[in-house]
Amino acid sequence: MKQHCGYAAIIGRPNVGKSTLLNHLIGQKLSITSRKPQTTRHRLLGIKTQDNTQFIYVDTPGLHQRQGHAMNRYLNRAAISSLVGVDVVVWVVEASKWTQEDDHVLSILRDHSSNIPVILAINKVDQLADRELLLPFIAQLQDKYSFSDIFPISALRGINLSELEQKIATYLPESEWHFPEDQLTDRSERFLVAEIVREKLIRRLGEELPYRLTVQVEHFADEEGLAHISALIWVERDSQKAIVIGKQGQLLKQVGTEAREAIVELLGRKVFLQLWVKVRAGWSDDERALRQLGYTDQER
Ligand SMILES: Nc1nc2c(ncn2[C@@H]2O[C@H](COP(=O)(O)OP(=O)(O)OP(=O)(O)O)[C@@H](O)[C@H]2O)c(=O)[nH]1
Repeated sequence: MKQHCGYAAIIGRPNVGKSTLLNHLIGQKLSITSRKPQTTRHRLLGIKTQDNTQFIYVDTPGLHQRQGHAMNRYLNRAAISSLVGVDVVVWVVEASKWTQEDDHVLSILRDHSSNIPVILAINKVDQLADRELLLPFIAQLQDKYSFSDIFPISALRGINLSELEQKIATYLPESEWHFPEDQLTDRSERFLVAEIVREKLIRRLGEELPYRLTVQVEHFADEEGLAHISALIWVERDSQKAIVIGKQGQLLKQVGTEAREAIVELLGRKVFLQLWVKVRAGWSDDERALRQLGYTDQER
Protein backbone atom coordinates (compact mmCIF):
# COMPACT_ATOMS: atom_id res chain seq x y z
CA MET A 1 0.00 0.00 0.00
CA LYS A 2 1.26 3.48 -0.83
CA GLN A 3 2.20 5.71 2.10
CA HIS A 4 0.94 9.23 2.58
CA CYS A 5 2.51 11.76 4.91
CA GLY A 6 2.18 15.49 5.30
CA TYR A 7 1.59 18.57 7.42
CA ALA A 8 -1.72 20.08 8.50
CA ALA A 9 -1.68 23.43 10.32
CA ILE A 10 -4.46 24.08 12.81
CA ILE A 11 -5.02 27.81 13.05
CA GLY A 12 -7.57 30.19 14.52
CA ARG A 13 -8.06 32.98 17.01
CA PRO A 14 -7.47 32.30 20.72
CA ASN A 15 -9.92 30.07 22.53
CA VAL A 16 -11.77 28.60 19.52
CA GLY A 17 -10.71 25.07 20.49
CA LYS A 18 -7.57 24.36 18.46
CA SER A 19 -5.79 22.47 21.22
CA THR A 20 -8.90 20.46 22.07
CA LEU A 21 -9.17 19.50 18.40
CA LEU A 22 -5.52 18.49 18.18
CA ASN A 23 -5.77 16.34 21.29
CA HIS A 24 -8.79 14.53 19.84
CA LEU A 25 -7.22 14.01 16.45
CA ILE A 26 -4.06 12.61 18.00
CA GLY A 27 -6.04 10.59 20.51
CA GLN A 28 -3.85 11.74 23.35
CA LYS A 29 -3.38 14.85 25.37
CA LEU A 30 -0.46 16.86 24.07
CA SER A 31 -1.60 20.39 24.02
CA ILE A 32 -2.87 22.25 27.03
CA THR A 33 -6.40 23.61 27.03
CA SER A 34 -8.35 25.99 29.21
CA ARG A 35 -11.23 28.43 29.19
CA LYS A 36 -8.80 31.30 29.26
CA PRO A 37 -7.63 32.50 25.86
CA GLN A 38 -3.98 32.33 24.91
CA THR A 39 -3.18 29.03 26.52
CA THR A 40 -1.04 27.85 23.65
CA ARG A 41 2.21 29.71 23.33
CA HIS A 42 4.48 27.35 21.49
CA ARG A 43 4.27 25.64 18.18
CA LEU A 44 3.97 21.92 18.63
CA LEU A 45 3.81 19.00 16.27
CA GLY A 46 1.27 16.30 17.01
CA ILE A 47 1.95 13.15 15.02
CA LYS A 48 -0.45 10.33 14.29
CA THR A 49 0.32 7.33 12.14
CA GLN A 50 -2.66 5.24 11.13
CA ASP A 51 -2.89 2.59 8.41
CA ASN A 52 -1.05 4.06 5.41
CA THR A 53 -1.12 7.70 6.55
CA GLN A 54 1.05 9.81 8.81
CA PHE A 55 -0.63 13.03 9.88
CA ILE A 56 1.68 15.74 11.19
CA TYR A 57 -0.41 18.43 12.85
CA VAL A 58 1.06 21.82 13.55
CA ASP A 59 -0.62 23.44 16.56
CA THR A 60 -0.20 27.17 16.61
CA PRO A 61 -0.69 29.88 19.18
CA GLY A 62 -3.98 31.72 18.70
CA LEU A 63 -3.43 34.65 16.38
CA HIS A 64 -3.46 37.93 18.20
CA GLN A 65 -4.40 41.31 16.95
CA ARG A 66 -2.47 43.51 19.32
CA GLN A 67 0.92 43.69 17.67
CA GLY A 68 2.71 46.04 20.05
CA HIS A 69 3.84 43.73 22.73
CA ALA A 70 6.86 41.43 22.25
CA MET A 71 4.87 38.41 23.41
CA ASN A 72 2.06 39.07 20.94
CA ARG A 73 4.53 39.70 18.15
CA TYR A 74 6.15 36.38 18.96
CA LEU A 75 2.77 34.60 18.93
CA ASN A 76 1.83 36.08 15.57
CA ARG A 77 5.19 35.23 14.02
CA ALA A 78 4.98 31.66 15.26
CA ALA A 79 1.47 31.27 13.85
CA ILE A 80 2.34 32.72 10.46
CA SER A 81 5.51 30.69 10.08
CA SER A 82 3.57 27.53 10.85
CA LEU A 83 1.74 28.00 7.54
CA VAL A 84 4.92 27.68 5.54
CA GLY A 85 5.22 24.38 3.74
CA VAL A 86 2.05 22.75 5.06
CA ASP A 87 -0.15 20.68 2.78
CA VAL A 88 -3.46 21.79 4.22
CA VAL A 89 -4.73 24.35 6.70
CA VAL A 90 -7.55 23.66 9.12
CA TRP A 91 -9.02 26.98 10.18
CA VAL A 92 -11.05 26.68 13.36
CA VAL A 93 -13.84 29.19 14.06
CA GLU A 94 -16.62 29.13 16.61
CA ALA A 95 -20.19 28.40 15.52
CA SER A 96 -22.09 31.66 15.04
CA LYS A 97 -19.51 33.70 16.90
CA TRP A 98 -17.42 35.91 14.67
CA THR A 99 -15.00 38.43 16.15
CA GLN A 100 -12.48 40.97 14.92
CA GLU A 101 -9.78 38.48 15.72
CA ASP A 102 -11.33 36.05 13.22
CA ASP A 103 -11.09 38.83 10.64
CA HIS A 104 -7.43 39.19 11.54
CA VAL A 105 -6.86 35.46 10.93
CA LEU A 106 -8.70 35.80 7.63
CA SER A 107 -6.39 38.56 6.46
CA ILE A 108 -3.35 36.49 7.42
CA LEU A 109 -4.73 33.54 5.47
CA ARG A 110 -5.31 35.73 2.44
CA ASP A 111 -1.71 36.96 2.62
CA HIS A 112 0.08 33.75 3.55
CA SER A 113 -1.79 30.70 2.34
CA SER A 114 -2.16 31.10 -1.40
CA ASN A 115 -2.47 27.71 -3.10
CA ILE A 116 -2.81 25.84 0.18
CA PRO A 117 -6.25 24.23 0.59
CA VAL A 118 -8.07 25.64 3.62
CA ILE A 119 -10.63 23.51 5.41
CA LEU A 120 -13.03 25.49 7.57
CA ALA A 121 -13.88 23.71 10.83
CA ILE A 122 -16.83 25.32 12.57
CA ASN A 123 -16.36 24.23 16.16
CA LYS A 124 -18.56 24.07 19.25
CA VAL A 125 -21.71 23.15 17.31
CA ASP A 126 -22.81 21.34 20.48
CA GLN A 127 -23.39 24.79 21.99
CA LEU A 128 -25.80 25.91 19.32
CA ALA A 129 -29.35 26.19 20.55
CA ASP A 130 -30.64 26.11 17.00
CA ARG A 131 -28.79 24.25 14.25
CA GLU A 132 -30.64 26.28 11.62
CA LEU A 133 -28.40 29.20 12.54
CA LEU A 134 -25.46 27.39 10.99
CA LEU A 135 -26.63 27.77 7.40
CA PRO A 136 -26.60 31.59 7.22
CA PHE A 137 -23.29 31.58 9.17
CA ILE A 138 -21.74 29.22 6.61
CA ALA A 139 -23.09 31.32 3.74
CA GLN A 140 -21.49 34.46 5.22
CA LEU A 141 -18.14 32.72 5.59
CA GLN A 142 -18.22 31.39 2.04
CA ASP A 143 -18.42 34.98 0.87
CA LYS A 144 -15.22 35.79 2.71
CA TYR A 145 -12.95 33.00 1.48
CA SER A 146 -12.94 30.14 -0.96
CA PHE A 147 -12.68 27.13 1.33
CA SER A 148 -11.88 23.71 -0.03
CA ASP A 149 -14.27 22.12 2.48
CA ILE A 150 -16.46 23.06 5.43
CA PHE A 151 -17.11 20.87 8.48
CA PRO A 152 -19.33 21.70 11.44
CA ILE A 153 -17.62 19.92 14.37
CA SER A 154 -17.41 19.65 18.10
CA ALA A 155 -13.83 19.08 19.19
CA LEU A 156 -15.01 18.52 22.74
CA ARG A 157 -17.77 16.01 21.99
CA GLY A 158 -16.03 14.35 19.04
CA ILE A 159 -18.70 15.29 16.49
CA ASN A 160 -17.69 14.93 12.83
CA LEU A 161 -13.99 14.55 13.64
CA SER A 162 -13.37 11.31 11.79
CA GLU A 163 -14.95 12.83 8.67
CA LEU A 164 -12.67 15.85 9.08
CA GLU A 165 -9.66 13.59 9.49
CA GLN A 166 -10.52 11.58 6.39
CA LYS A 167 -10.73 14.80 4.43
CA ILE A 168 -7.36 16.01 5.76
CA ALA A 169 -5.83 12.69 4.66
CA THR A 170 -6.84 13.33 1.06
CA TYR A 171 -4.54 16.38 0.96
CA LEU A 172 -1.43 14.61 2.28
CA PRO A 173 1.00 13.69 -0.49
CA GLU A 174 2.42 10.30 -1.22
CA SER A 175 5.61 10.19 0.79
CA GLU A 176 7.77 8.20 3.14
CA TRP A 177 6.95 8.79 6.79
CA HIS A 178 8.87 11.63 8.40
CA PHE A 179 8.71 10.27 11.94
CA PRO A 180 8.81 6.81 13.49
CA GLU A 181 5.37 5.20 13.67
CA ASP A 182 5.09 5.41 17.45
CA GLN A 183 6.24 9.01 17.84
CA LEU A 184 3.53 11.39 19.11
CA THR A 185 5.24 14.74 19.20
CA ASP A 186 8.47 16.52 18.34
CA ARG A 187 8.62 18.01 21.81
CA SER A 188 10.79 16.85 24.68
CA GLU A 189 9.52 15.51 27.98
CA ARG A 190 10.93 18.67 29.55
CA PHE A 191 8.73 20.85 27.41
CA LEU A 192 5.59 18.78 28.04
CA VAL A 193 6.26 18.85 31.79
CA ALA A 194 6.46 22.67 31.77
CA GLU A 195 3.20 22.78 29.83
CA ILE A 196 1.47 20.54 32.39
CA VAL A 197 2.54 22.81 35.27
CA ARG A 198 1.29 25.83 33.34
CA GLU A 199 -2.05 24.17 32.66
CA LYS A 200 -2.60 23.33 36.34
CA LEU A 201 -1.77 26.91 37.30
CA ILE A 202 -4.19 28.28 34.72
CA ARG A 203 -6.95 26.05 36.00
CA ARG A 204 -6.37 26.86 39.67
CA LEU A 205 -5.91 30.58 39.26
CA GLY A 206 -8.66 31.31 36.75
CA GLU A 207 -9.12 35.04 36.34
CA GLU A 208 -6.39 35.73 38.88
CA LEU A 209 -3.75 34.21 36.68
CA PRO A 210 -0.97 36.65 35.91
CA TYR A 211 -1.27 37.10 32.15
CA ARG A 212 2.45 36.84 31.63
CA LEU A 213 3.23 33.86 33.77
CA THR A 214 5.56 31.25 32.34
CA VAL A 215 7.12 27.98 33.46
CA GLN A 216 10.67 26.78 32.93
CA VAL A 217 11.94 23.31 33.83
CA GLU A 218 15.27 23.97 35.45
CA HIS A 219 16.32 20.48 36.41
CA PHE A 220 15.20 17.10 35.07
CA ALA A 221 17.13 13.98 35.99
CA ASP A 222 16.32 10.31 36.27
CA GLU A 223 17.66 8.49 39.29
CA GLU A 224 16.76 4.88 39.96
CA GLY A 225 13.40 4.99 38.16
CA LEU A 226 12.43 8.31 39.73
CA ALA A 227 12.25 11.54 37.74
CA HIS A 228 13.57 14.47 39.80
CA ILE A 229 12.10 17.64 38.36
CA SER A 230 12.30 21.23 39.50
CA ALA A 231 10.44 23.95 37.68
CA LEU A 232 10.52 27.73 37.96
CA ILE A 233 7.32 29.70 37.67
CA TRP A 234 8.16 33.18 36.39
CA VAL A 235 5.95 36.15 37.17
CA GLU A 236 6.51 39.87 36.82
CA ARG A 237 5.70 41.26 40.27
CA ASP A 238 5.90 40.34 43.96
CA SER A 239 2.12 40.68 44.25
CA GLN A 240 1.72 38.02 41.53
CA LYS A 241 4.17 35.77 43.33
CA ALA A 242 1.96 35.95 46.42
CA ILE A 243 -1.12 34.99 44.37
CA VAL A 244 0.62 31.99 42.82
CA ILE A 245 1.88 30.75 46.17
CA GLY A 246 -1.48 31.28 47.87
CA LYS A 247 -2.32 31.47 51.56
CA GLN A 248 0.27 29.48 53.50
CA GLY A 249 1.49 28.02 50.24
CA GLN A 250 -1.78 26.16 49.70
CA LEU A 251 -2.33 27.01 46.07
CA LEU A 252 1.14 26.11 44.94
CA LYS A 253 0.90 22.88 46.90
CA GLN A 254 -2.33 21.90 45.12
CA VAL A 255 -0.86 22.79 41.74
CA GLY A 256 2.20 20.68 42.58
CA THR A 257 0.06 17.68 43.51
CA GLU A 258 -2.10 17.89 40.40
CA ALA A 259 0.87 18.49 38.11
CA ARG A 260 2.79 15.61 39.63
CA GLU A 261 -0.09 13.20 38.98
CA ALA A 262 -0.35 14.30 35.35
CA ILE A 263 3.42 14.04 34.88
CA VAL A 264 3.45 10.52 36.32
CA GLU A 265 0.82 9.62 33.72
CA LEU A 266 2.84 11.22 30.93
CA LEU A 267 6.21 9.70 31.86
CA GLY A 268 5.01 6.38 33.21
CA ARG A 269 7.41 6.56 36.16
CA LYS A 270 7.57 8.01 39.66
CA VAL A 271 8.09 11.73 39.94
CA PHE A 272 9.55 14.05 42.54
CA LEU A 273 8.46 17.57 41.63
CA GLN A 274 9.57 20.88 43.11
CA LEU A 275 8.05 24.20 42.11
CA TRP A 276 9.60 27.62 42.73
CA VAL A 277 8.10 31.01 42.01
CA LYS A 278 10.44 33.75 40.80
CA VAL A 279 9.95 37.37 39.90
CA ARG A 280 11.46 38.94 36.85
CA ALA A 281 10.12 42.35 35.97
CA GLY A 282 9.07 43.02 32.41
CA TRP A 283 10.24 39.72 30.96
CA SER A 284 7.39 39.32 28.54
CA ASP A 285 8.10 42.62 26.83
CA ASP A 286 11.76 41.89 26.38
CA GLU A 287 12.76 39.93 23.26
CA ARG A 288 16.00 38.70 24.84
CA ALA A 289 14.27 37.44 27.97
CA LEU A 290 11.69 35.66 25.82
CA ARG A 291 14.44 33.82 24.00
CA GLN A 292 16.10 32.81 27.26
CA LEU A 293 12.83 31.33 28.43
CA GLY A 294 12.56 29.23 25.29
CA TYR A 295 10.36 31.41 23.12
CA THR A 296 12.58 31.05 20.12
CA ASP A 297 11.40 31.27 16.55
CA GLN A 298 12.10 27.88 15.12
CA GLU A 299 12.09 26.65 11.58
CA ARG A 300 11.00 23.24 10.52
N1 LIG B 1 -18.79 23.44 24.13
C1 LIG B 1 -17.61 23.24 23.53
N2 LIG B 1 -16.48 23.75 24.06
C2 LIG B 1 -15.32 23.52 23.42
C3 LIG B 1 -15.25 22.78 22.22
N3 LIG B 1 -13.96 22.74 21.82
C4 LIG B 1 -13.25 23.42 22.75
N4 LIG B 1 -14.06 23.90 23.72
C5 LIG B 1 -13.67 24.69 24.91
O1 LIG B 1 -13.16 25.94 24.51
C6 LIG B 1 -12.11 26.36 25.39
C7 LIG B 1 -10.86 26.71 24.63
O2 LIG B 1 -10.34 25.54 24.02
P1 LIG B 1 -8.79 25.40 23.60
O3 LIG B 1 -8.66 24.09 22.91
O4 LIG B 1 -7.89 25.70 24.75
O5 LIG B 1 -8.68 26.62 22.58
P2 LIG B 1 -7.44 27.14 21.72
O6 LIG B 1 -7.99 27.60 20.43
O7 LIG B 1 -6.36 26.09 21.67
O8 LIG B 1 -6.98 28.37 22.58
P3 LIG B 1 -5.56 29.17 22.59
O9 LIG B 1 -4.58 28.24 23.22
O10 LIG B 1 -5.89 30.34 23.46
O11 LIG B 1 -5.21 29.56 21.21
C8 LIG B 1 -11.94 25.22 26.40
O12 LIG B 1 -12.67 25.53 27.56
C9 LIG B 1 -12.54 24.02 25.67
O13 LIG B 1 -13.03 23.03 26.54
C10 LIG B 1 -16.49 22.24 21.69
O14 LIG B 1 -16.55 21.57 20.66
N5 LIG B 1 -17.62 22.52 22.38
